[in-house]
Amino acid sequence: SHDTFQKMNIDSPPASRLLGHFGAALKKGIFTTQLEIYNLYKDKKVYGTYDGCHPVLNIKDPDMIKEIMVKSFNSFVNRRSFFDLDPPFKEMLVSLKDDQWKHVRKIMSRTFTSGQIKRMSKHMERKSQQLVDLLHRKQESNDDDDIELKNIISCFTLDVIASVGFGVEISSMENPDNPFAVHAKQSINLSPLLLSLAFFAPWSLTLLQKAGVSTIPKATREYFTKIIDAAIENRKEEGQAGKVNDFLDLLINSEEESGQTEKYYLTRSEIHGQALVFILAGYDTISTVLSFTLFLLTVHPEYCQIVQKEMDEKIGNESPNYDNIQGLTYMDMCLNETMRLYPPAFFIDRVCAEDTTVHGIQIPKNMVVAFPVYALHRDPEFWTEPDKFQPERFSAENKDSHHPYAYLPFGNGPRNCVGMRLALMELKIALSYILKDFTPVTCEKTVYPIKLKKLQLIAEDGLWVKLSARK
Ligand code: HEM
Repeated sequence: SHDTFQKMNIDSPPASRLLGHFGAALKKGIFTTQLEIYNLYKDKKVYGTYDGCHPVLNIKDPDMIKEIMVKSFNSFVNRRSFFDLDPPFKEMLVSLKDDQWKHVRKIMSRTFTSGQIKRMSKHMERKSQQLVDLLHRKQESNDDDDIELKNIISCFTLDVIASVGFGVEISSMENPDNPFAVHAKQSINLSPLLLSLAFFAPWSLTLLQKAGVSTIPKATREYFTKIIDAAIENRKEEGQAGKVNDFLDLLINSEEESGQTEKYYLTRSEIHGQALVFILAGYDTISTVLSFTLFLLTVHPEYCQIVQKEMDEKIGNESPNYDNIQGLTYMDMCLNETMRLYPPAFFIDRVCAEDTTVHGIQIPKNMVVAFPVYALHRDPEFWTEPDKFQPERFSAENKDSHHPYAYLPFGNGPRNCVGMRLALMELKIALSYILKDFTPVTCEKTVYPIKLKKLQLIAEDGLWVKLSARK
């Protein structure tokens, strides 16, 4: 029944009996629905929605968001889990809970220090150079040089993940049916049927799982477990463990030796889980931000020119690398502005672990609280002309003019995105390689403004551009 918020004296728009507010999302799209509901409650700090029959307390007030994400973190450690995933997906940091989360998070944070990221950047440089070479070859061999950015960038991101996370060399652009690509796509494309069941009838998922039906196919789980184990054994045999400087190496260094009592080590199953994090947390996110940024620079050539001018001044004829991309502040501003308009995680949540009062609102144990990131990023109270792409919002002079908790592309607090710095490095290296050799320009197939698909952060008409080689 939909009376939870009425009892709590919290506003909530009328909900359909079976679907709650998910019905509107199915009809109008998840982004429009989030914005429309958010805008109904202009002067409120919170409002309620229902996913199917589950109440979700949405937080609009940035000070309250800060309180939940940071100050009262201990009462809001975990995320909601829709599925009871099978190992090794169950062991991923994203889905871990309480003490096991704390343990693995500590180790994962050690693998994302600046020194480690710098070492991993070599792999990103190599893969970015391969991408640019391929784009040149494509141009030389093909009359039709229109490019759909999301498609091509997704292949690149996948090649990076295969290399850095699994020690596997692939080229998905030339060979899209390689088993790594097929299984990786399989793991992020949960079937719409399962998603709907998770929303409306979570009990049915439990039954299905008891009957042996899994959210991610068994063959996919076995494939990843096998290639990770093979890579680890290979490196150990060849004395290469710890010398390749990729993410897998860092995990191998954290592996628990039998008999060890140190709390700083991971079990083999936890290692499998963290390698998979790259696919589930780092694949679609990076390819979305990279392709949308390139596209927004295409339709706003004046900003693209500034980025390229800055690159010419700060990188010159050198190849882009970890050190020389640090000074590309205008590129940072463009990436930030893309993630404001198109945040890959457009909705973040936490589960309340015990009855807690936040800013005078009593939140009961087990209630899901959510931060409507997409709508916060377009709230005119925090952003002037919120629908416009204006990188200057993030300049040194302007960046303090928005509330820090009204901008959450990587979340915030102890449970924020652990891969943030790695992601920003990969985005800047790839963008620098591409924009050093090419200027993206519009073509006949370019459609702008972008119309998003109903349930995914994907441009309905694609992100079509032409790449013009720079002299
Ligand atoms: C542009 C790219 C990315 C974006 C926009 C992004 C965004 C996010 C967001 C919003 C969260 C939730 C934060 C919260 O709940 O407060 C998150 C969590 C996480 N992200 Fe990312 N992410 C990106 C790339 C990556 C990459 C490349 C990796 C790993 C290699 C990664 C690993 C993770 C992990 C492990 C978590 C869960 C952290 C935890 O539960 O402790 N992300 N990310």
